[in-house]
Amino acid sequence: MVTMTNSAAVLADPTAYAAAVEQASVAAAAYYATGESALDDDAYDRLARGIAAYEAEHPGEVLAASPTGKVAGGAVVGDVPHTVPMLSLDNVFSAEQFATWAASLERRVGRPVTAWSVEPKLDGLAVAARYRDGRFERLITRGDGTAGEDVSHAAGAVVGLPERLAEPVTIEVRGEILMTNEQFDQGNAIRTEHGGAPFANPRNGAAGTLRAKDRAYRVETTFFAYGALPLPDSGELGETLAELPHSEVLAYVAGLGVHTAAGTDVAPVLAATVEEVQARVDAIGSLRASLPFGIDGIVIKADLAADQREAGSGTRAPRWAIAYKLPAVEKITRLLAVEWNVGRTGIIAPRAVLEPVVIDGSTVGYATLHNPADITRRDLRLGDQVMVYKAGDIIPRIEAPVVHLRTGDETPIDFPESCPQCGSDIDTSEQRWRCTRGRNCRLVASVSYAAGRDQLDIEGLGATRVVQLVDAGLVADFADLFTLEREQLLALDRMGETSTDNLLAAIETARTRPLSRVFCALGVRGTGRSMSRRIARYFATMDRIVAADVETLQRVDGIGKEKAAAVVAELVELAPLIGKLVAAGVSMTEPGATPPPEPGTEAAADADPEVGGEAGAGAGGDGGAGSTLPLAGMTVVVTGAMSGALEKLSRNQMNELIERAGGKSSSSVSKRTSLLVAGDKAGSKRAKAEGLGVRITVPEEFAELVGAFLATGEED
Ligand SMILES: NC(=O)c1ccc[n+]([C@@H]2O[C@H](COP(=O)([O-])OP(=O)(O)OC[C@H]3O[C@@H](n4cnc5c(N)ncnc54)[C@H](O)[C@@H]3O)[C@@H](O)[C@H]2O)c1
Ligand SMILES: [Zn+2]
Repeated sequence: MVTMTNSAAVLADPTAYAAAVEQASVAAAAYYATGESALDDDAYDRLARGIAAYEAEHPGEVLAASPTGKVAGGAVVGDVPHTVPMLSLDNVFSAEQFATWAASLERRVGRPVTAWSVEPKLDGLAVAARYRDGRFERLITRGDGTAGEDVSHAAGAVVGLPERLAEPVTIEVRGEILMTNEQFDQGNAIRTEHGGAPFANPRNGAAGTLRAKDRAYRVETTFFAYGALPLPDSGELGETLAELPHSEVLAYVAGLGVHTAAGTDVAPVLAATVEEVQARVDAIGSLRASLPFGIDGIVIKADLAADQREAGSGTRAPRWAIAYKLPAVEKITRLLAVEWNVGRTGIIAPRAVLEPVVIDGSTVGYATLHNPADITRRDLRLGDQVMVYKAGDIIPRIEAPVVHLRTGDETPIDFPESCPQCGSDIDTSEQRWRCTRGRNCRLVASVSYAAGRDQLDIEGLGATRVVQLVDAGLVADFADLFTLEREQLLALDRMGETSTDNLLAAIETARTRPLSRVFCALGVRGTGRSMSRRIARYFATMDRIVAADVETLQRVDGIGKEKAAAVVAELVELAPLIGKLVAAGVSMTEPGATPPPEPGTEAAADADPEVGGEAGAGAGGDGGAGSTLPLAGMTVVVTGAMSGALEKLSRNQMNELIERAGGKSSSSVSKRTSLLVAGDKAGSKRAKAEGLGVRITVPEEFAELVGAFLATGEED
């Protein structure tokens, strides 16, 4: 069932009320003139409802400029009088409200309404097209309802509004002019090509296009007729139109060659009961996201001319029709960043990161951007206020920047120069950019990552070399590195004897890396260097990591339930790769780490640190139980240049050392820091530690403290 919230702005006092009226008038004037309002419709409607609510409670304070009860909020004027007022519509927002409205209409007419016409509420702007003797004569906007503006100059670019009718009749056809999604995209492309600013959404596009004169380019819109009435010299047709049911008027107009919604998925249908109406309302609501044009609700009308006549009209809206509003699907929010993601096939797709905004009940934080050309064509910039569209299950999309809200602080969007995943070149020959590695992109990236400094640290295996191996079909995952043969490498371009032997030696060394690095090389999401070290130290062997369930994994510092579940799931997928690594003789233990007691055993209750003692069997570790480690329970930060025995250690290796010695490494000084290792040129961290009274030590002193753990690292 279609429902929506219809909350209102809360206006506390006359000043707030006056300010709201002012804001609404400015917005409505901009909205109807050029479509350039600062508010999205949801925000405007909240404001308008707030104004109406305040006026209901303080009838004596109503300001003349109030939009309440006026067509177009009273914000527009025109100089071409309408023969019959062009009104707006009253709204309902739920099945109950609709049923109540229908019942009150039937009470007013004094009998059940014979048939309801249920049709799409097209999201454009209302116009009247006058034809004399079958020839187009004049196109007029709704204006304030009594007089509109002549926009005949624009009629030639309105699809569905023929120059000549099928019969030489004199008639006024009323309907909506809108931009289909396709026309909107085309229109914006043409505009930006001509250096113009894109329209924020199709409705603004239609409004702006209809009123524009002397444009150097042509932008099309589409007309949908939803009514017709006679003109003073229509002759007999006048009486016919006055007696025909609304549905037959629409059929007649379509027969004249004027476009109606009849051919669309949301074509007007007749319903006999409120329940049937509601079923069609729900159907149209669920079709909304897939329509090639925008609708903002469903219009329900009493079909018979007699019912309409007897219901009559108010000053702002007829009493025989109602707009059943659908939730707003467009909101204005800010474009914060653009991310470039590489898909399975190597397609590099931009994605917009948005300031989160609630649209139709769900929070939207991202939107698709299709391709780079799409960004250029729409002239999007970082920091832009953008119109975001989200309906049903569709992926949210940015319609356009709201250019008139620019502050000048917006900046261009940077396009990547190489593949953000694997570093290869980008094929930009098509609209959708693609990594030149195609389906191998992910493989190149994952092998490069595994070979990287903080993982297996295989010297001589840079990105270009990885690309070569992948392209030659020699590796399908990084475990294949360990079974590469000398001849295979020699057969590659630019691989001489020396580089081949060096590479093979580097791979041999990699085979003996501690578990923490092998695990890190797997690239499990959310397990970078330090998390991998924590996991490896906790479990001590790969077998135990793989065997751990979600609950056990959570015993590792920093792993919550969600992360544990994700890691467990990913490890299941990685089982074949891990198996290959084991078969290739890659080290699967963490030197110096003591495995946790087997859960559920007697020994576990005793928490004997020696239980399951296969840990420590690794290369020369002598860490012993956690509590006897020199840095047990300490959080250590390293800053400045290391010297003495620590001179050659990278920051990552220092962190590994700290963790082998039982401590926790951190990159920033806080009250919780136990020790700062400050080398030469230590700057702000040292000052901060001094300020907080954190213990400070020099590298040489620290080396003595953790000396026993120095040798267990890697030999580079
Ligand atoms: N963003 C802003 O600053 C701003 C300012 C003013 C108004 N608005 C928006 O404009 C809307 C109010 O505009 P409105 O006064 O045109 O009323 P409306 O759009 O709510 O309803 C009346 C209009 O519906 C249209 N319509 C579409 N399909 C129809 C059909 N099948 N049969 C009959 N009519 C059909 C007609 O143009 C008619 O005039 C609100 O949704 C409001 O959010 C926005
Ligand atoms: Zn790539």
